[in-house]
Amino acid sequence: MLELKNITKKYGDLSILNDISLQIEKGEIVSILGPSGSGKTTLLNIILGITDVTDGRILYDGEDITNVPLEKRGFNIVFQDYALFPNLTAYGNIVYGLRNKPDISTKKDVDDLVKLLGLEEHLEKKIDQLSGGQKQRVALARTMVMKPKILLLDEPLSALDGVIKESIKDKIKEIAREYSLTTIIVTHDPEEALTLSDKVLIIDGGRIAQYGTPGEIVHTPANNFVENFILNQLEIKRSNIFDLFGRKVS
Ligand SMILES: Nc1ncnc2c1ncn2[C@@H]1O[C@H](COP(=O)(O)OP(=O)(O)OP(=O)(O)O)[C@@H](O)[C@H]1O
Repeated sequence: MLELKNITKKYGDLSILNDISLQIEKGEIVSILGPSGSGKTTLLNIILGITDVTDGRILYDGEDITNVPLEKRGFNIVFQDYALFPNLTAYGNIVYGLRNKPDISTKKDVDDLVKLLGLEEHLEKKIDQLSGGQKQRVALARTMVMKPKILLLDEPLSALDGVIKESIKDKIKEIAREYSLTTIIVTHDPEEALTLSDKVLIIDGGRIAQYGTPGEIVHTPANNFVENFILNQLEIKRSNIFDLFGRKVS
């Protein structure tokens, strides 16, 4: 279990995160959702270990890891731009991290991941020969072979569209279930957060606006911000689609 206790982050006098406390159970998918500048990436970086907290504590399975450096936390991130090595093949990218730590994953572990992510056909391709969805799956496999204790994903779907987006969503859910892997996702899209996650953390100006299941958020929004930010955005999408086909929204 990951616990954040009264996390506060300031840059000089500027307060970025205020008193963030929450618990994430093993194997849960949690989305961090909020408008631009609300502090999502800062919170993700604090969990990953690349940004220090100003105040508060982080506990993993009861152990205080607030001052444990990134490489010793054993969490891992897939960045928004995937950060793949263009001069290596898909397979070369997937096994890259094992060069120095070959015992982390066996050949079978790698093969199982390649199969789960449907990458068998693409292993010998260079990165520029892959589609956006294939790149995202290679980036996921590359991170997963290192057996992270927590998987962090920064806007994993934002560069993808339509059907591909849905299939990557399914892969993320499958990975979390198959490996009981705690997965934390940053997104600014309410639809993504609500359809992908077990729980959604909504932040507004560095404070928790609501932390709950998608059902709780949709049926009992905690305040006006949640109602406006989430429900209005979904309503706008819905209206746009209905308008497009000349139907009245009920
Ligand atoms: N190193 C820094 N120094 C000063 N201010 C910073 C620093 N990093 C981030 N900020 C500020 O902290 C606030 C939150 O930034 P953050 O990147 O966490 O937001 P976000 O919710 O991820 O936004 P976006 O959706 O646009 O990526 C912003 O106002 C940003 O300008």
